[in-house]
Amino acid sequence: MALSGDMKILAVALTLAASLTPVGPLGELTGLAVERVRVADLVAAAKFGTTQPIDDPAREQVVLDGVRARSAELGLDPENAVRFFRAQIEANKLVQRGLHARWTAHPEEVPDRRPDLGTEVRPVLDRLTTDILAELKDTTSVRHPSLRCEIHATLAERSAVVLHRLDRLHEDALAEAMSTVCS
Ligand SMILES: C=C(O[C@@H]1C=C(C(=O)O)C=C[C@H]1O)C(=O)O
Repeated sequence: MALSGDMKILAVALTLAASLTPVGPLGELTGLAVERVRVADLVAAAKFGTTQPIDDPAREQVVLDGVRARSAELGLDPENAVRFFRAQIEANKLVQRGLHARWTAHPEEVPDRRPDLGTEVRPVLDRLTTDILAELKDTTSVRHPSLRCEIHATLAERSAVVLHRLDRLHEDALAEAMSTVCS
């Protein structure tokens, strides 16, 4: 089907928006936090209708132990990095709980396919851990507790919501994920 002129412009705008990074020095980090809260949809789909609980303290410990060890190697403050990742984990669980509630109320919205948590989903989160740690390193000088940092964080977050057209659940999760960024 041929697209009308307006539709073509819309298609180009959407393609551009999808490839854009949230604004400012915290843009890349915020973009990675967005990716992580989006992967939570896959985690939720992997667990929904199974006995696998949303909260998995053993897996969280593995993630946080890895963060602590690699922060030290990178010259990052391990406790600061762990605090940031605890927020990523809370954000992820917020999305999982929200989607499970939604799918329980609206079974017709349950995804058709259940991804495999161990082989398909956690490896994506592990890759994001590496990328987020590198960004934490790159943004160390911006992330001191200051009004400047809070302004950059707000701008990056607001632009991410628009660029990625986040719904309310993912917007709330992103706010949680970024809650400790200036510290
Ligand atoms: C993502 C998962 O669900 C929860 C969130 C985690 C995370 O964000 O890294 C880790 C463990 C779980 O408490 C998972 O089980 O892998």
